[in-house]
Amino acid sequence: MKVKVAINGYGTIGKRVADAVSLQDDMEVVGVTKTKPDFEARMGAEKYGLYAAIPDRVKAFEDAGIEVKGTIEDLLEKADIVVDCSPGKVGAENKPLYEKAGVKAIFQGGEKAHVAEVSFSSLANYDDAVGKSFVRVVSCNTTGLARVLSILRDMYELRKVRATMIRRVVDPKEDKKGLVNGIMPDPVKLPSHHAEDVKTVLPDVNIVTTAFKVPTTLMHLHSIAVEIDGNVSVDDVISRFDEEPRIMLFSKEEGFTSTAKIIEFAREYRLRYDLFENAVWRESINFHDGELYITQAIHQEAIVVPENIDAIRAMFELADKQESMKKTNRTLGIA
Ligand SMILES: NC(=O)C1=CN([C@@H]2O[C@H](COP(=O)(O)OP(=O)(O)OC[C@H]3O[C@@H](n4cnc5c(N)ncnc54)[C@H](O)[C@@H]3O)[C@@H](O)[C@H]2O)C=CC1
Ligand SMILES: O=C(OP(=O)(O)O)[C@H](O)COP(=O)(O)O
Repeated sequence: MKVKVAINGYGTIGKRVADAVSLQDDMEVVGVTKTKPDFEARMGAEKYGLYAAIPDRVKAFEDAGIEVKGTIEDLLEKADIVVDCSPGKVGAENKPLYEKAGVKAIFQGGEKAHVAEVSFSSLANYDDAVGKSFVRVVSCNTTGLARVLSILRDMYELRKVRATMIRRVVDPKEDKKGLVNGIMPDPVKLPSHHAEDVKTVLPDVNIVTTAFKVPTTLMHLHSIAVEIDGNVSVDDVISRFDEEPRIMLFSKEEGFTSTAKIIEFAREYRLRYDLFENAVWRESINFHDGELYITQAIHQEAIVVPENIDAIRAMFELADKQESMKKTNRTLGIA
């Protein structure tokens, strides 16, 4: 029996999670929702079957000639789990609907941690989500940090982590908001929320983060410094990153001089140029005066997709961490 998955909010994350679910043999998409009868709604209706996220909007879809199969309540009746991909903070408002329907739910990183029983990142804390009903997959920047720190935590005693995030201002589809010319401290009052978020999945890591928005839509960039006791072998770190499918190493020598070049590579590599992996610059990994330095880029639209699939498997106890990650990697082409 396949786990029946509903996607509430067929936007940037929702459409990618729906496609990833449909590639698995142990789960299936039973429908997706939209609030407005736009082109994404039409595509969702054709691909997966569309339901109105807001019940009194059914007529608006019908008037636009988009087939709508019912409301979110109808969809939840068919589902074992809902992946809430609505805009930040809206997931918490949707939660009572899920509780009433008696379905499990996954929330995204735009929600506060307390919306769920546990926050989740596959490498950091897969086992914490096993059998749970409400799980939050942490945000894109947090997922990027949690992956590298999980690997380093298994190798060394981490004393202190300091990370600066240069954040893409909006996703490529946005035309109503953005930053045309400037660099925006976000937040102005430091530190940023990402460190507290990392601690929801890696509670023992001493970390402080800062963040700034810049006028690009391509990727986020992280400059990470990790204070480590004792000797660190840069070669060991590189080979461990090389072994981990969710990390991809890029080299300046090969022409990867910026996020623009990484995206140019990804355009050839995957549908929607989705880079599910952390893009770590090989040459950036170096150890100096007790600190390990790493620079990485994160494709914000894609990175949390494999984690959503693993979270479903953990919540239904379909597989252990290794088995789930392996299966997710294989089906999404994460080599
Ligand atoms: N875009 C990104 O870079 C990332 C976003 N996230 C998180 O994922 C979540 C979704 O973000 P995006 O996909 O970027 O947003 P989005 O704006 O692209 O998509 C949100 C979708 O939710 C729908 N929606 C609006 N109100 C709704 C409601 N009341 N109930 C159900 N659906 C509703 C909208 O029609 C839209 O299709 C947020 O929590 C965000 O913080 C996490 C990682 C990366
Ligand atoms: O999860 C994300 O960022 P975050 O890790 O900085 O919270 C996504 O890039 C969403 O960011 P946005 O809130 O600027 O759209």
